[in-house]
Amino acid sequence: MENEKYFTNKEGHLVIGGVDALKLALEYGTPLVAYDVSQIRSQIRAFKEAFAKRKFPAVVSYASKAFSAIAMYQVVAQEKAHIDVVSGGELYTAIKANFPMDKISFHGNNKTRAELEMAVEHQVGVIILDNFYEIELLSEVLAEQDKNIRVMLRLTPNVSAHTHEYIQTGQADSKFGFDITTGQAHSALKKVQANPQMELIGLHAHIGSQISAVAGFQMEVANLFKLINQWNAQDHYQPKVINLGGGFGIRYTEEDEVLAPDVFVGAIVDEVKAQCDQLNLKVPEIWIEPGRSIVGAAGYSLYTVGSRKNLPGMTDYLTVNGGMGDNIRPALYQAKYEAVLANNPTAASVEKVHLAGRYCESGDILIDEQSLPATKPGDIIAILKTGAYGYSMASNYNRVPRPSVVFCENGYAQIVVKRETYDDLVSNDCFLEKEL
Ligand SMILES: Cc1ncc(COP(=O)(O)O)c(C=O)c1O
Ligand SMILES: N[C@@H](CCCC[NH3+])C(=O)O
Repeated sequence: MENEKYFTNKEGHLVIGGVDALKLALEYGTPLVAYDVSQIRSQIRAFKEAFAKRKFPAVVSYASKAFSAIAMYQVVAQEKAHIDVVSGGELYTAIKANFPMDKISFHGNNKTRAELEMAVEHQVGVIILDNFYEIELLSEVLAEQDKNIRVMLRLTPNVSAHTHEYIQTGQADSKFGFDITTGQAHSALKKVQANPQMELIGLHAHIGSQISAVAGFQMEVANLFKLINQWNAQDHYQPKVINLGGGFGIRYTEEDEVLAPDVFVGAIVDEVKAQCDQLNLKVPEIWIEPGRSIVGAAGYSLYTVGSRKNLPGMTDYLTVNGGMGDNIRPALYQAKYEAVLANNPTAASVEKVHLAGRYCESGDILIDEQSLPATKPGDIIAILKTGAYGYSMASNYNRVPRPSVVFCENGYAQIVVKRETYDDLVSNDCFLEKEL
């Protein structure tokens, strides 16, 4: 059975990728992050299909900071999509996954020389240049290695959260990218054009994350084209590609508005065509970088119920065996989620609890007000839609090992990231050899 949020089987248990969530908890232990891989695939396909049906040349590049693992890169490769990486670690993981290097975009606002060397050595598809320091560093690396590389310029598109309620990254004072209002972007263009080892394939911008309206993307496109029009007039430069970043929102709870990939893509394509028509410019290829919208809804966090603190006249605390170490988002962004009891997600609720984590922080509350049926220690609770920026932002706070990650599809489950052990936790520790 399916409702909008989850599937159940004939026993009435939560099902993830065709696998009973209770069986997953029993076999792999909790906390456990379980992905329904077919949901990941269908989101990638939905974005690709939205461009294909409009016959618009496009690239869908999964923003892998949302969840990075060898198996995840394998799935993206199977779906013939690109990825973006933001660190040597993500790039290394992609190399280990045999991900096609020419389908990688390398991002970051402070890439190190070693990371740039690695990217050039492996000939990643494109390095997305963020600042002047990086242009210099990359020039040196290219000269040393005697290699060429494709680049894009990341621009700050000047779409501000003061006018739209977004998580900001595209406003003029953002730490990311070259500012377009002060002429910095134009100097960057000149520097890159002057370097024969860099092939400038296009321009990049990203306005923020968890966006649930098309207006910000339309404004981003309009602002980019204003600039392209100027650069075309002054420098005869027109980009082959415009990369509009990610940020497509998902529905975590009933409060969230959500738009289908097709709606976002439709609005973007229409705006790009309209701008090109109006300004008489060549139509570029569009690249997008969805992260959250690819993996967010596909991920479930399974926890075991432990202690309870009853507070007469107040809301009780029900504590699970995970928390901010495997999902920092509630503590960091006051992010909201919904949970269900895995053995009976549709059971009528009898109370509201603070669903608390096990970490030594008062702020470690996974869900502030969660309606639940009666629960007892040992029950399995599933928090829904934790697939983006959950495991990827996990930590070892309190020296709690990170959970394992399991991929489920067509009724089969496979561990894709092993649970950390206590030995893993101390594996990089060194004994103090002598008194300091
Ligand atoms: C450059 C860039 N691209 C893509 C993304 C992915 O964003 P989201 O996960 O919101 O789609 C981010 C993160 O916000 C980003 O900074
Ligand atoms: N980590 C953030 C999103 C950041 C996107 C990275 N540019 C979140 O969980 O919502």
